Amino acid sequence: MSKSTAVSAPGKVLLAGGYTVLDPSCRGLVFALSARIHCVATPSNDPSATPGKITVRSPQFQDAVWEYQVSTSDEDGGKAVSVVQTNDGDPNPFVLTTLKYTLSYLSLPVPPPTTLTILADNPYYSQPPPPIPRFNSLPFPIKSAYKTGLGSSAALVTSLTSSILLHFLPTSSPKLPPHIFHNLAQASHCAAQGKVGSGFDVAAATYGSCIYRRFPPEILTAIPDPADPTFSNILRETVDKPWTSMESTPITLPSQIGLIMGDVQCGSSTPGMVKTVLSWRKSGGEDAETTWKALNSRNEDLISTIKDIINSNTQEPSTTTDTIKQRITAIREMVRELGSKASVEIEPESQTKLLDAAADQVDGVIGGVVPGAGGFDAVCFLYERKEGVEQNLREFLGNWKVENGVVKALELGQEGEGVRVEKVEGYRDVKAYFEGIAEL
Ligand SMILES: Nc1ncnc2c1ncn2[C@@H]1O[C@H](COP(=O)(O)OP(=O)(O)OP(=O)(O)O)[C@@H](O)[C@H]1O
Ligand SMILES: C[C@@](O)(CCOP(=O)(O)O)CC(=O)O
Repeated sequence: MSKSTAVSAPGKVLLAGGYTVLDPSCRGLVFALSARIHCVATPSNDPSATPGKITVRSPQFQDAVWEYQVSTSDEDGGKAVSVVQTNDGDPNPFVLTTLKYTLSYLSLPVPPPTTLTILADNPYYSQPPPPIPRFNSLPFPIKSAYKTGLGSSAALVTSLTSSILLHFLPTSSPKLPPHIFHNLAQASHCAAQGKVGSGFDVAAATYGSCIYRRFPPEILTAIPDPADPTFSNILRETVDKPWTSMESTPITLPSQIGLIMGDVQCGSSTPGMVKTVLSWRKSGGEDAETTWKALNSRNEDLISTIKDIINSNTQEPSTTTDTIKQRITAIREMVRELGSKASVEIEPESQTKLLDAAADQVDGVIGGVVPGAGGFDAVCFLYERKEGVEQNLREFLGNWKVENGVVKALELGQEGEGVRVEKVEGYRDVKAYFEGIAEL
C-alpha cells in the first residue's frame, strides 16, 4: 500500500435508449468514450499529516482541494466511518460521498494519510482553441466550467471508488470481482446526486461500452443514511450481491465505424425533461405505452444490427452502413413522435436540421442522434472510417451555425474499455501537477 495507485474511467454517450432505459424492461446502447477521468492515490509525504487525513485535489481547477478527516468506531460486524471536510471552500458532494461509501464498505482501521489527485481529459469541459496540453488547466473553479455532458461525475466517482478500493485493500486480500466496483460506484453516485437515475453512466464508466438494462432502483433506495448504525452492513450486503436483473453486455462499434460527439454551445437548457416524459407516460394511457414500446423496439433493432455486423464478416460494407442508417432514421422518427406527444423537445428542430444536413452533405456520415436526454446540448454521429470522412465531418460541424452559438467537435472517439489500472509513470508528462505530492 505504500506505492501509488492510478486508475482511469471513461465518459459515456447514450446513443439509443434515452428515457426508455429508465424502464427495466427496456435496454439502452451506451458507448464509453476515449475521454477519461484519472485518479492517482499516493501516500502523503507531509510529515505532519496525521492518520485519517485524506486530501483530494483536482489541480486543473482553482480552489479544488478538499481535505477530510476520517475516523472510525467499532460497530456490530464492521466499522462506522465518519468523514468530515476540514478545510474551507465549496464542498464536493461526489468526492465526499464516494469517500464515505468506499471507506465504509472497506471497514478498515483509520487509513494512513493519503492524497488523491484527479485529472480529467480535456473534452469533459469547454476549452480554449487548440493547441492545448493534456489535462489542460482552467483558470476558474469547477463550478464555473462548462460541462460537455460526458458524465464527468460518473467517471469521477467510478475512478475514485476504484482507486480507493485498490489502494487501501491489503495486498493479501482476494481480488475483488468487477461488480463490487460497479455496485459501490453506483450507490455513491446515486446518493451524491440525490436521485436514482438509470445508472447507464456508471455502468459505462465501469464496464465500458455495453447494452445496458438498469437495476431495480429499490436496491439502492434500501440503503440507509450513512449516519444510521446499520449503514455499513447494509451497504456491504447490497454491494456484494450480484444485481442479477441488471445487464451490461459488452458491445463495441464495428471497426469500420467511428463515432464523433459535437458539443452544441447555444446556452439553452431544458430542466425537468425526465419528469415531464415520465408523467406523460404515466397519464398517457395506451397510446403512450405503444409509442414507448415502439421506440424501444427500434432501439433493439439498432442493437441487433450492430451485433450482426460484428458477428459476420461477410456483409458488404455498403449494405451494413445502409442498414444502420435506416435504424437510426427509424429511432429518430419515434423520438420526435414521443417528444411531441410528451411536449418535450428531445430532438429540437434546430438539431433535426443539423443531423439531417450532416448526413446529406458529408459523404460517409452514417447518421446522427441527439444522445441521452436530448435537447440542445449535444449531437453524436456515426461515420464510415474511410479516408477524410472524420476530417470532413469535423469541418462541417465547425462551420455549422446555431442560433447564439457554435458546434464544437470533441477530441474523442468510442472506446470499448471501462475502468482500468494505469501506470503511474504515464503521468510524467504532467509532472508539475504532482510537485510536492509524489515522485512519478
Ligand atoms: N475534475 C473534477 N474534479 C472534481 N470533481 C469533479 C470533476 N469533474 C466533475 N466533478 C464533480 O461532478 C460535478 C458535475 O456533475 P454533473 O452530474 O452535474 O455533470 P456531468 O456528470 O458531467 O453531467 P451529465 O450527466 O449531464 O453528463 C461537479 O460539480 C463536481 O462536483
Ligand atoms: C433521460 C435519461 O434516460 C438519459 C440521460 O442521459 P444524459 O445524461 O443526457 O446523457 C436519464 C437516465 O437514463 O438516467
